[in-house]
Amino acid sequence: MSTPIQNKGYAVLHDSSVNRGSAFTEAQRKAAGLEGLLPAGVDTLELQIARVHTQLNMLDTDLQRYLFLMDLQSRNQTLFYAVLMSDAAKFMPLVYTPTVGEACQKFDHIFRSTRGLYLPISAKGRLQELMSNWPQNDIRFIVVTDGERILGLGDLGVGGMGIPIGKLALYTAVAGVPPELTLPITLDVGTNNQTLLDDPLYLGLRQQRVRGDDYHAFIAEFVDAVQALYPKCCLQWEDFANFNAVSILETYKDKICTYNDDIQGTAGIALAGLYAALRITGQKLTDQRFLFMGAGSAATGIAELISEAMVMEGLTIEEARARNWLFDINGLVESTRTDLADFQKPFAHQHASCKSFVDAINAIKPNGIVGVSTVPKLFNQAVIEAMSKINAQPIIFPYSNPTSRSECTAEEAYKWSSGKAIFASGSPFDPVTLGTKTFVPGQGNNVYIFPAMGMAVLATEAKRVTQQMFIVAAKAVAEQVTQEDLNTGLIYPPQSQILNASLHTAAKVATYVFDNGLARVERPKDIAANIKNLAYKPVYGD
Ligand SMILES: O=C([O-])CC(=O)C(=O)O
Ligand SMILES: [Mg+2]
Repeated sequence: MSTPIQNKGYAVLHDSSVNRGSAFTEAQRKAAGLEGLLPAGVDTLELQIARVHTQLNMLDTDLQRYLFLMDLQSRNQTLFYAVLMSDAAKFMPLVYTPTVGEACQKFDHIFRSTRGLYLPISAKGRLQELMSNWPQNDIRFIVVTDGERILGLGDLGVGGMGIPIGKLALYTAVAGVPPELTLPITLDVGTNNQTLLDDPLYLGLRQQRVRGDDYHAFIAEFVDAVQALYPKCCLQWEDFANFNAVSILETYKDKICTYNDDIQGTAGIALAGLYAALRITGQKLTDQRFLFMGAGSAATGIAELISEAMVMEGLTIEEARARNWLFDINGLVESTRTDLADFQKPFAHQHASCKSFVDAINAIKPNGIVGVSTVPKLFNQAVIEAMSKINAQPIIFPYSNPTSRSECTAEEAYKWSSGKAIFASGSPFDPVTLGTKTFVPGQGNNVYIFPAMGMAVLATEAKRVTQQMFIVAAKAVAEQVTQEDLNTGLIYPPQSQILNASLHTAAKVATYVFDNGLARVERPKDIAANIKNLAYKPVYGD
C-alpha cells in the first residue's frame, strides 16, 4: 500500500511513494493542498492502469517502453507496481531480461533520474557515510553489482545498475517484497570497457578496474557498512565476474545473510527445471548425466546444486559430481587440464581430452545439456541432433542471457530435435508450432527463485541463505507445474501465475528456515498466510 501522505502541496506530487496523481480524491486534494495542481477529473487506479497501457502502445520499441516504465516508477510507485502486477508475463521482459540488457548497454546515453546508491572506490573509507544518505533506514534487501559481467554482455561499468534496479522491481512485483525495504547498489571500481572509457557520456569512474587486495578491502568495507546500517539486510550479489563472484560468496556465505543469484539462484531454477523434466521422462535424478557448455561460476553453481540434490537421493557427493561435466573454450574439463581454477576442479573428472562439444556429447552421453557460456549459437544443429540420437527426450537448457546470447532459440531446439527436446531458456521465447503441435518454452530464469527467496527471508529474518534453501525452492517451483503445462513442454509455472508461484515457493522455503533453526523471528501459526499478509499490495488505501 502507498505510504500515508505526510507532506503538503507540490512536494506530494513529486514523491513517488505517496503520489497518486490523478487518483487523489477531492478530499485528499483539499487536505494535502493539491487543489489546482491537478486536472479536475478523479481517476481510479484501474483507469490509470488502462491509461498506462494506452501510452505504452503508442511507443515503438521495448527500450522506449522500458524508459517509460522507469519514469513511472520515479513518479508513482503504486501505479508502477499495479501495472507490472496487472500482467507480469507482459511486463517482465520490459523491466527485466532481455530489455534491461539493452538499457544497461545504453545506460549513459539514456540516463534520466537516478535511483539507488553508487559507491565509487574513490570513496574508500567513507562508504558508511555515503550510504547514510539513503533516505530509508530499514533495508532488508540489497542487490549489488560491480558491473563486470552484466548478463552475457560483459563489463558495462556503472551501466550495470539496470540489473539491481530490475531485479528489485521483481522482488516486489513477483513476490510482494515491499519496495521501501529494497535498495539497488552499484560498486564502481572502474571499468575495463574501453568504449565506455572513451565515451564522453560515460557516468562512472574513468579508470581501469581495481583488482586484488584493494578490491577485496573495498568489498569488506561495504559488507561491514551494510551490517552496521542494516543488520537485518540480505545481500544479493549479482553479475560479478566469475573469480570475484566465487571468492566473495566463499568469504561471506557462512558469516552473513547473503547469496549469489547467478550461482545459486540460477542453480535453483535449473534444478527446478530438471525436477519438472523428470516428471516428463519418468527417470530418476540419480540416473542423469549433465554436460555444461561453459565452466564459469554459473556452471559450477548448477552442477554443485544438482550434485547436492543427488546426494539427498542416495549418491555420495563424489558419485554425484561425477555425473556433472563441464566444457569450455579449451574443451572438456578433465583432470589433466592445467588451466583450471579451484572452483572448477571438483568437476574435472578423468577422461581423454575432447575439443569438440559434439564429441563430448557422444563420449559422456548426457541426458541434458545446459548452456551458461554467454556465447550465442553454440547449441547448433549438430549438437541438438547428437543429443536427440542419444536420448528419447533430450534436455536442452540454453540459459545465457539476454536473448542475443542464448546458445540456441526455442525454434531451433524443437526443430532440430524433431519436437523431442525438453527445452527451457534463460531469456523468453515465443511458443513454437511444429506440424500440429504447439510447444510452450519455459523461461529457466532465476526470477522464479530470487524474489521468492527474498520473501522467505523477509518472513523469517533468516540468519543465512543455504544451499538447502535453494533445493527446497527448486522442488517448490517444480511441483507447481501442472500436467497440462507439461504436455505443452512447459516445465516452469506459467509467467502469468508467477506471483502465486513465488508466494508458494516462499512459504516452502520459510517453512524450511523455521524448521531448521535459521529464523530470527517467532514462527507464525500459518506461514503461508503470514507471507500473503506481508506481501506488498499495489493499491492506494485510504
Ligand atoms: O538477469 C537474468 O535474466 C538472469 C541472470 O541473473 C543473469 O543472466 O545474469
Ligand atoms: Mg545475473
